[in-house]
Amino acid sequence: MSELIDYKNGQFHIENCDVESLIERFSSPLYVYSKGQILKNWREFQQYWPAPHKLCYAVKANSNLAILQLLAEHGAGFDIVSGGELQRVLMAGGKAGDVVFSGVAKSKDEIIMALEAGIGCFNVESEAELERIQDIAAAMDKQAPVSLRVNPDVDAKTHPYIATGMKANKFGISMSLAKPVFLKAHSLPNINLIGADCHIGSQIMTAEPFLDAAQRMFNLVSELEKDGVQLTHLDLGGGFGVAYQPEEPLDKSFYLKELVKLAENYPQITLVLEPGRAITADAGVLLTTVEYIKPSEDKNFVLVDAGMNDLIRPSLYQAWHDILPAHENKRGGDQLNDIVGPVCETGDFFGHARHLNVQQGDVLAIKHAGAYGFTMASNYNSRGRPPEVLVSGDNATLIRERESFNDLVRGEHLLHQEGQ
Ligand SMILES: Cc1ncc(COP(=O)(O)O)c(C=O)c1O
Ligand SMILES: N[C@@H](CCCC[NH3+])C(=O)O
Repeated sequence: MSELIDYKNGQFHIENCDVESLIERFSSPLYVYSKGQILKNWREFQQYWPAPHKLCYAVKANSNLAILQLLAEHGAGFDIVSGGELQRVLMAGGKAGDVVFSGVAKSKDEIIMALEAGIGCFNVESEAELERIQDIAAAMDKQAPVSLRVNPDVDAKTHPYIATGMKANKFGISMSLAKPVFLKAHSLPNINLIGADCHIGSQIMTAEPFLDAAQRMFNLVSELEKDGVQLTHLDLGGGFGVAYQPEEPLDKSFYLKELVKLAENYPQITLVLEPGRAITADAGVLLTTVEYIKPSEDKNFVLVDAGMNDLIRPSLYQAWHDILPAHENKRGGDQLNDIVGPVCETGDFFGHARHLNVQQGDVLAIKHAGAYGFTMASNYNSRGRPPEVLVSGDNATLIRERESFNDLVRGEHLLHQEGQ
């Protein structure tokens, strides 16, 4: 467990702020992130990743402007998947030249926006997309820096919804079909083919599938060289798993050192990685308050004020998140509890059969909610999304306000005003 997010004197703290005081100040439910933990995670990557190799934080994991700004100030590049994410990065002070643009279905407008901004690289996922980028770049009289995303057909041994590097998945160009597309990209006048990329999935807990994919990608670099195509950029994506429950963590330092070693045989190649979850997941918690306790025959339902609209991972992937009471002495016990939300769906739960001894009004912390938490939140059931707070030591800063009813209906139109 991170010592920055833990119990101190029996009270659950994010750095030096206890969660009950945070709820009193900012209300419930509430996302809270530890600045210290984000930077610790970021520096761990930097430590094993010598220049000129690059790190592009995957914005989709947590795209709050303050967090992007923090990472930009610490030298981050960014992996984006939409025009919206590009605008966030630029607004937060990220450099367009340090941006790689992933995504299977980039629209014309997104491509124009990215070319205008001068992004570092398009991670192109199909021949059709390559042709579209060529046409748009030609019309704008620009050169588009391009890497081709290859699907290396590696089993990442993760949840099927978040595996991306197997033949059956929609991502990238099949390895067996890739060579002619590289040759085509090499020949197109407004395409500057700089590299290749892959991303085999998310929440991967061992180094083997990563190294397997990396070896396949380096082999591709060698083969293309024989065909007269010299790549200088190899992006191996993100996917670094975090230990949501007590389990053997991914040995990141081993994987990063092995990659750097592999790259020594390819001095022309700059490596890129796109970590998302590994930077922000364990730096964030979702705080929620118990509204009611409802006994049933064999367990209690603990009805809390956060719902699947705020954190969808348990409902979507049956993901396990630790749930801790604000007071350490309420952990454990014999009572079994299902921690469930107010949304009208049976799948609206955060945890089943948890041992807790809690009461109405108690605050709970749902851990590892800093990645794919707020960014996947929705307004389902017309619920405003929670505020976000960044804690550093004793200081807690509001980095996003709670959504109001007016935020929810902004842009909607009645058919006519009452009485008209
Ligand atoms: C292309 C790409 N890069 C990076 C990431 C970030 O992945 P993770 O948060 O697992 O590091 C993803 C998401 O899986 C992705 O699709
Ligand atoms: N959203 C997923 C991971 C998918 C990452 C995006 N390619 C999660 O919450 O674990």
